[in-house]
Amino acid sequence: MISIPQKKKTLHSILVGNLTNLSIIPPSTSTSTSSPEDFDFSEVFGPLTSQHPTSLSQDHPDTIHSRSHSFVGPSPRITTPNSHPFGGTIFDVVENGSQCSSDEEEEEEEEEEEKEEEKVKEEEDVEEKWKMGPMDFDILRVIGQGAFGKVFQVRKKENCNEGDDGVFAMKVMRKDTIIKKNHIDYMRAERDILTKVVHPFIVQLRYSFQLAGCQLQIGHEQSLSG
Ligand SMILES: Nc1ncnc2c1ncn2[C@@H]1O[C@H](COP(=O)(O)OP(=O)(O)OP(=O)(O)O)[C@@H](O)[C@H]1O
Repeated sequence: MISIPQKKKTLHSILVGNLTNLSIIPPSTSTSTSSPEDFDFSEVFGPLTSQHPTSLSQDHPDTIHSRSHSFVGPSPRITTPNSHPFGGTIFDVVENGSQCSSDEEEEEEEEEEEKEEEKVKEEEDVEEKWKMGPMDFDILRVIGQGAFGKVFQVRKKENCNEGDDGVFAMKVMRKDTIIKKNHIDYMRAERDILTKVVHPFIVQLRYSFQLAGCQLQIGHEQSLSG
């Protein structure tokens, strides 16, 4: 009776002996009886000899490369123009793509131009406002009284547009009252909003000045009769 450790030892020594006898037979000395047809993958990788008339060996790197790139394997990076499956060429796709981006670029340019024009217009408006002053208006009469000051009907002295009588409403607010009532932010917000909003029911602020501790805001006079 052989004990289990002894049995293991015997099996191990047999295994070691077999592995030691193992050797890799080089291709030239191979005695394999397999015919070359067994390894002929010409249906998959293309004919062997037709692509290599120079009779390179089957194991030659050029042969392997060429065969592996004949029908299968990675697609070539550059295709011929007519081989594009969608009728056009790969270059058309690129061109169309670039055309798309150029269209987008044109739109962007147009948008930028529009923005630029708006900016210039705003700057012109600001310049006009800077050129203007309270002295450019004649005070006609008082038309109202608000929490922060009086509202006067005024007329612009010069540069009235045709069809425009140049009559405006000028709101004069005392700065110290605004500060005392802690309404600075409110006033600023009102000024910014009224400058930008264009609506038939909202008086657009056209000019804004500061004079002798007063904030002057001028917009078109609205008549209640319409
Ligand atoms: N553009 C205008 N055209 C004609 N009248 C105006 C114009 N702006 C103001 N008024 C008159 O002046 C009055 C006072 O206006 P103001 O804007 O100073 O105060 P308010 O808006 O009435 O209230 P608050 O002082 O709380 O803002 C108005 O009630 C109105 O009669």
